Amino acid sequence: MLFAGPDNHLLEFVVFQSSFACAVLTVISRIIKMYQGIEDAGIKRLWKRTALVFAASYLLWNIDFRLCDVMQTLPLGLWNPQLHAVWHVGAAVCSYMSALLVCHNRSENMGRQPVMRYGDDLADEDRESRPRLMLMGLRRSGKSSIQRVVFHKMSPTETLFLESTSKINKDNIHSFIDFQVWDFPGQMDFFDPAFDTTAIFGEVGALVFVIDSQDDYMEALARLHSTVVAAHRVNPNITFEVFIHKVDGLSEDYKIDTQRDIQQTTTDELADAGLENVQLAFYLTSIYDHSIFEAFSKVIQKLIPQLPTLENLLNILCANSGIEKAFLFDVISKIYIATDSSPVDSQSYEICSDMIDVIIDISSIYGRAAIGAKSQGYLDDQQNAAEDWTQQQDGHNDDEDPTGAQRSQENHSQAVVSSGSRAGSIDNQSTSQSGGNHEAFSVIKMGNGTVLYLREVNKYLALICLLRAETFEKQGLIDYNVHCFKEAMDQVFELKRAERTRREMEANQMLEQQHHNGMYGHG
Ligand SMILES: Nc1nc2c(ncn2[C@@H]2O[C@H](COP(=O)(O)OP(=O)(O)OP(=O)(O)O)[C@@H](O)[C@H]2O)c(=O)[nH]1
Ligand SMILES: [Zn+2]
Repeated sequence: MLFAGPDNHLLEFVVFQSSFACAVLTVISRIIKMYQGIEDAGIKRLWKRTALVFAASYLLWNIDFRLCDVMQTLPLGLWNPQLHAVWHVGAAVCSYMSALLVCHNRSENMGRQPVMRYGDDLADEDRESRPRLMLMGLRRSGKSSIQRVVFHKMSPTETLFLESTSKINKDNIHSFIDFQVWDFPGQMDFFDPAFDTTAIFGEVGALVFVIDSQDDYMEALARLHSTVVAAHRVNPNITFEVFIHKVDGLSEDYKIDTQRDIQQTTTDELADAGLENVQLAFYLTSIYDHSIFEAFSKVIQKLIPQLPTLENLLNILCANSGIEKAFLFDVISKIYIATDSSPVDSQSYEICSDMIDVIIDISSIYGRAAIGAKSQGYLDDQQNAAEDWTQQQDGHNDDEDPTGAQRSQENHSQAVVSSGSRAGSIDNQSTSQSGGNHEAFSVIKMGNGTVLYLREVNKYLALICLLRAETFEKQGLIDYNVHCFKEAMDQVFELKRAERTRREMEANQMLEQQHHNGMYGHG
């Protein structure tokens, strides 16, 4: 029957319709696939609006087509609204938007930093001048695991199920300082001309190169070398950090040997390339212990402009209060952003970071229970953690439910006691209380005569001090000094915030003058 028509009208119809349908379905399925990979909420919103406009236009086209007679004889002498023309305009808008969004997606995948602006709505906030930290290294070296464990509280064993990264994964960290972590796919090829080295390395603060020490690392070293050479050429200010990773499987001796070998080979090679003045810092890391947090602490500290001020403040605090060691911790990631200038030994770092775990566990279990929170999924992400930390304070001050608050107080000491028996070194004289002034405060006395003293500094930061029990007898003095320290800290960060707001306003004004809408490529 298909071939029966006198001039093959039916065949033509079927061939046209089916090939058209195939094309449409392909486009739709590819767009859906791309859409699923988009993380930016603003871009997603744009896609949704585009789809909506398309659906509406299509509806109007159908009305015009099917109800043509009605449209031509509208009551009350109304004119035909010419919905077919409206459909054309709508379809044009959608084509334009889709092309733009596909371009955006493509250039983002290539590592450029495109920004979409429409009206006053800033769809993509990535391009702020916040410090950027890049994770690079061969495939399966552990980059994504590091990022998840440090910044998203993933448990190390869960990383076994991480899939290989296929595109640059940008992670905005909102904490005491806002910064970005970029997780690169291992198989990325910088020498591909599509890979824009200027855009990638131009604004980087630190480049973290991850080497799998359990594997043969010759290829990794070659890649490290070429990365350093390429990045240094574009931006001589990058700090290079080499994580000799997965050392949990290595013996103590072997660790040292590996580090020496890697350090020697890289510096020799760089010297041969005429780059002897490029400084690389080496760290032995593993996600199964504190080493990864400690290494990240040191990396991040280099990105904090106020570091000398903070160190100074901590030095003064320690000297005046007889404190042996003081850390300023970012509560959410458990990296310390500053410490006094006495040497850091891993043990004191570990015990302080464990203390944060204890406090956060307690506050997320009992602190939230006291204010009747429902969710157990605490610490899922940064925001939640920050909320927990602050909700805890609210919980302490909640006097609407005195029994609940009391219960939470009792449970506090119980929980600390049980965690003490696990650690074996904390005896049960722990106290946990809220200072009358809205802030988390906790003291743990340990069997060996050391006292751990924690006080919240602000939403993100906690001060943890290690001191001798004798010194702690003068708790009033310490409390007072810590109070002064907090005030000084507030000033440091307040100044910075004011400065940033001013800069942002200036930058916005400039951008507004440069363009009104459409795509604005960067780099
Ligand atoms: N033993 C051990 N294994 C680790 C460590 N860190 C990561 N791994 C494991 O290494 C494997 C690869 O980790 P990924 O984080 O996916 O590696 P990646 O570098 O992001 O890989 P690509 O995305 O392919 O570039 C996972 O199975 C992790 O569990 C570590 O410190 N010690
Ligand atoms: Zn990855």
